[in-house]
Amino acid sequence: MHPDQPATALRTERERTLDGDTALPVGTRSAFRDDILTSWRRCQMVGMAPSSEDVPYRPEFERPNRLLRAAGPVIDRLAEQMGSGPASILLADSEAQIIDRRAGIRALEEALDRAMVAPGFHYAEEYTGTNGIGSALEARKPFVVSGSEHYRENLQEFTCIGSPLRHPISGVVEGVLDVTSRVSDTQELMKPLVLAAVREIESRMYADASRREQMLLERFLRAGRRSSSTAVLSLNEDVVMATTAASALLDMSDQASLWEWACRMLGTGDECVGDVALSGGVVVDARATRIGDRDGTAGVLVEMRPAARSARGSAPAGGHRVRRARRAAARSDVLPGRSVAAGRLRDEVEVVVDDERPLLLCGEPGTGKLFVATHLHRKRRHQDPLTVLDARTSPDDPGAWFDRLVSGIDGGGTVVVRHLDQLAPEMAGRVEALLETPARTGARIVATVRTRDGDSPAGRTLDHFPVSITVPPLRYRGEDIADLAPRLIGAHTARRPAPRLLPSTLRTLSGLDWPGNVRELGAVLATAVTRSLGSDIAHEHLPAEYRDSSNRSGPASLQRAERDILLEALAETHGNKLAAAERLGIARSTLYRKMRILGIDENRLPTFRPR
Ligand SMILES: Nc1ncnc2c1ncn2[C@@H]1O[C@H](COP(=O)(O)OP(=O)(O)OP(=O)(O)O)[C@@H](O)[C@H]1O
Repeated sequence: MHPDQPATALRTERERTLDGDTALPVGTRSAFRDDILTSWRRCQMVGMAPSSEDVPYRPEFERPNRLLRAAGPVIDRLAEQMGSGPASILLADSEAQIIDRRAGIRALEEALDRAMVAPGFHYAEEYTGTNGIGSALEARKPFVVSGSEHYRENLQEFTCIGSPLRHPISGVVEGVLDVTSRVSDTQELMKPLVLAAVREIESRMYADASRREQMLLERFLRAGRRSSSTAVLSLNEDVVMATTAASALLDMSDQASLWEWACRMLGTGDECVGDVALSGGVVVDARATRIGDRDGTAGVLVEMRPAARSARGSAPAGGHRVRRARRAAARSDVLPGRSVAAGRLRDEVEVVVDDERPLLLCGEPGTGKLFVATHLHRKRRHQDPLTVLDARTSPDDPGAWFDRLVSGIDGGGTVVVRHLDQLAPEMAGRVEALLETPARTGARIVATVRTRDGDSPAGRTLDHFPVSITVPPLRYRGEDIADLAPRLIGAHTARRPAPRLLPSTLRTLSGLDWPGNVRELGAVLATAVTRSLGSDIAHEHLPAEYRDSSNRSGPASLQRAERDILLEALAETHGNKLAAAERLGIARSTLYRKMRILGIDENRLPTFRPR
């Protein structure tokens, strides 16, 4: 905002902009910064009215220990320095809920209370519009909002300066520090003050993490020395240390389940024992012991032995390896995934295993359509030939392509035609005729397409597929990454022990959008395996743009809501951007800009209805 712009002129421009009139006289720029305009548009896209005053409130809220341990002393000191001055300090958690408010003169405190800027109130942008807390979280950077830059009218008497607090090791945003004053009391030094405090809090987070890691290591070494036959795991949300016996026994999904089991069982106690069923059906007797000191919990030590009543009995020497091999063999026969979507896919595939009719597999690029097709082939016809053709290559030499198709069908077994929707148009009639007569050889034809709706050069060819299954996009099945990752990682570590994902890495990956689906996940894990040099995969081994799920996804993310709205409109209008813009009531140029900002590739538009 231009500080010398008269208040009335700003008000007029604000009203004009919020009414959707973005046209400015040639050569003039908006008086409002791009960051603010972007944030306002996000608010408009979720249908928020500038006059609304509701603020979600949760009186019982969790006080995140790790954040408070690092931020508490810094805020204490700041509050003491600022005393009853004209500014207040606010601390919010990673969901933008205010968990602490300090300092400030009485009049400011009263104004903040009236506007409901107090502990327990929720300042995520989608609830409360452009503000120092929610907008800093959305923008992932320090954010200043003053006066009429606030989207909501009832916040316009304040200037807020918020900055995300990012954990220096995991990269996860753990909260927001904000300093707020009345507009008339805004001081130049507020922003440097916030930034210095943020730096200090983050360096305390670093020291705290190292101290906790040291405690985990000490306990881990001590327990490992006690018994070499017991599988030992020392872990917290960010770090996992495992003995060889534990590595052989556990999948990465088991680590996450053990962590959750230990947290649940320990409650406020220091030790617990119980049976835990691991993902391969093995049951272990586990003992979990809290690791920590009077400053808090650093993690948990889990010691495990196969349970006496384990389905496979106690393990003989080398038994873990046998068990793992058995589990791996059993797994390759099953389409992986624990999500509802994966379960539905498995059921649908099971129903068509013995169906001889042509089958269409639909889904976005990289979802695993060919993977499902080959899985089907292995289940029923693994001794017969498998022929895979790609219709995208049919325009190069249509005659030769068609001959290959015919000879595949003549050879029996399974014939997979990938990307049938990209068949050379002049081939459609011939392929249709082929599909009309059942193959003498009993060959089963499986084709893959993005969608069976809409116009495609394959024309009516798709009508000859009476059965179809949709392979769901990965973003609908984030939980499945725990099951997919070991296989994808295994593909890059043929003879070496495969590294595992740390639970926090798994959590981050599970929250991403994955426009390129399983293929994209495979590429990211391949990079991470190379970077990890054999150790377990942590955030820093991921490509930078995959280290933070909160700006790409999460139900609370406005960006996600916005992205879904755009994708939905584009899918409904079959990628026609003019029609999509009209449907959304925005200018086509805005639609293009949004697509760019939100990373929507116009060549890879989905054909589904996003959630
Ligand atoms: N369930 C799975 N388990 C392990 N790997 C998988 C799974 N699904 C897909 N993949 C891997 O993901 C990559 C993409 O899968 P696939 O080629 O089957 O996708 P697709 O949907 O046919 O893609 P496109 O339509 O873009 O050709 C492949 O490397 C495949 O091995």
